Amino acid sequence: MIASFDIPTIDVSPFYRSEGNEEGKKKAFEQMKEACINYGFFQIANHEIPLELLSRTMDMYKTFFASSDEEKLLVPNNYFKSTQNPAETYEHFVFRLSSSVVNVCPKNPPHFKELLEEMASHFKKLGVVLEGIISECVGLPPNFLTNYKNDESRDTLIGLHYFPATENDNTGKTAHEDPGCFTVVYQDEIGGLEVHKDDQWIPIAPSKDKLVVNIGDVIQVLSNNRFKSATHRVVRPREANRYSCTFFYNVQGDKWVEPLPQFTEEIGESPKYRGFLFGEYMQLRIKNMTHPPARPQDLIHITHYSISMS
Ligand SMILES: O=C(O)CCC(=O)C(=O)O
Ligand SMILES: [Fe+2]
Repeated sequence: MIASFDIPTIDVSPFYRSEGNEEGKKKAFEQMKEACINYGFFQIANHEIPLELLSRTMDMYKTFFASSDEEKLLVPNNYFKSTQNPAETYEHFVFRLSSSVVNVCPKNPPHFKELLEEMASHFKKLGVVLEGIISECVGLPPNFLTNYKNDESRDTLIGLHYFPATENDNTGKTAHEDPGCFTVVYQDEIGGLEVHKDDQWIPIAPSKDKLVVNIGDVIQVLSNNRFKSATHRVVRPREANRYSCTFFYNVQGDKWVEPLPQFTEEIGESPKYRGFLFGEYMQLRIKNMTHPPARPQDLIHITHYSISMS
């Protein structure tokens, strides 16, 4: 049975003005706190990323994915995952903020690099706004996450193309949690993104002017499980190609991740996770590719990655 339910939508416009609208901010904090505790997912409205830019970026990705694999592979410094493996259900184009060059392959639309950079700079600004709201609504100082994150080199903008489902398989992305701080997703009108809640898969209705945000493992660990890194997946429709654009807000590889004292010793609770380096956790997930990605608590069972508790 499909639940008739939609994830909460939060109006973030009050946070783009330095002053005023305290009521609007208070409402957003309350909604977001509830959403992060219960679902780990929410949508944002009035986010100030121009819709025209989002739509131009999606068109650019469509053009890119329509070019031949040979042409796609001419793009260096990025990881293009091609369709050669028949088991693949999607292909993606990765633009890591630390990569300095994106070369243009023959069929790419003009201004490819400029468009990606413009898009990334908007996502960065949005990230600072979201970091402030998330910090405050979990009870941390407003600049906590921005100071903690402190580096954008692992932040990544990814364009995704999902192939139409076959008769036997509609998997787009299997159930997983995102490893970083949080992720922002813009999906096209096809839909297909689903969040797992109370043993049900809840489809997230596509919306032209809203962005979907999901909390990642880092925030789940920092908050000692207060905020959920939601399990989600993508299902593919039969008749249509699906495109989405995602921005992953990560931390750098040598960032130490462990439950903060505010959510453990200061309130008399024991930590639910061991500390780990973010880079090691990412390595572990890459190695684990044939299995559902390991949750942070799984690290406890892997001696090499776990840090003994004194
Ligand atoms: O394509 C989407 O809508 C979401 C993709 C996703 O969950 C991911 O890449 O981690
Ligand atoms: Fe994801």
